[in-house]
Amino acid sequence: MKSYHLDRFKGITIAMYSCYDEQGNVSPEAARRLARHYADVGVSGLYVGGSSGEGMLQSASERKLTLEAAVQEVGRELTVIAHVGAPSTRESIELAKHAEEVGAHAVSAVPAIYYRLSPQSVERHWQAIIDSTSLPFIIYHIPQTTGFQLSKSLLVKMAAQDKVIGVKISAESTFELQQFKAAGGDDFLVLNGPDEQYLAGRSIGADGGIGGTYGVMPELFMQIERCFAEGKLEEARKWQFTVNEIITELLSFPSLYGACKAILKLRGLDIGEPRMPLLPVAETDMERVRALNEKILHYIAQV
Ligand SMILES: CC(=O)N[C@H](C=O)[C@@H](O)[C@H](O)[C@H](O)CO
Ligand SMILES: CC(=O)C(=O)O
Repeated sequence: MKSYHLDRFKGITIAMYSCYDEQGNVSPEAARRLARHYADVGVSGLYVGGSSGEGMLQSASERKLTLEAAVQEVGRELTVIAHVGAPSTRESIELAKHAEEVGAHAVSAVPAIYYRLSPQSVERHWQAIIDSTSLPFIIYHIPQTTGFQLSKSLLVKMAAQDKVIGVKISAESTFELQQFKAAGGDDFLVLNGPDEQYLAGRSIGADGGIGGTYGVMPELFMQIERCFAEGKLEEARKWQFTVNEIITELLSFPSLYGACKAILKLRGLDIGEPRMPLLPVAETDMERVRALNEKILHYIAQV
């Protein structure tokens, strides 16, 4: 058994969006407002500085500012996971140590990006991050962006350590998710990545989920989770279908995060635009964003 308390990592964990001011600088105030909003909705946790958080587009000091703001605002109410993946192991370690200092509850990392890495290299990278703090560690497996295929054997080797409490799997194969769950054992968390498959992931073994579209409709994912937990599978499926209709529309914009941020802005939560090369919503697309926001709010009102 792991010596860490794992329940706090289950449920709906929001992959938090980047928060900038009008000049495009990281805004700790906006990060606090956004984190507060999610705590008030009642989600389980926040995943800070991942894909949705644009960690890879920010300097280490900007990432630290954002994490500090989130932990200070909601760290006593929510589980805060710091994504510390970076191009170099050295920078990831710096971020992991900082995450521990400021009180994050876990660290997580993708394999180092850009270079094509051998499994040995990724293992050493993760191990160096794990060894740098006493926090639990969650592997982030997202082969479609990193190009790294995590093998079951490396997963098993990593999961054997007390500190490695789980994997966030963003690969789209629910079979792979199930295989990781079986390989990791009962006290190893598997967290669903693809939001479109939240229910499928949960049904086949995921303990919860971390997602990038949760941030514009946390209530709907909490509803799927509630229905699933109560065994109401028909109803859970209905909500998953609703969510998937929304995600399909979100993905039709030039950038997913641009669309999500524009939606939050319409609701009075201005967290800035995505950072280039990710694109904001074009003025000509704003009508479509407004309609989508209305649609999401309409469904949320039915929960
Ligand atoms: C590839 C990717 O970024 N996956 C995200 C996290 O796992 C998801 O949350 C997606 O953003 C979401 O499922 C929309 O496709
Ligand atoms: C999408 C997601 O889970 C992330 O931001 O890393």
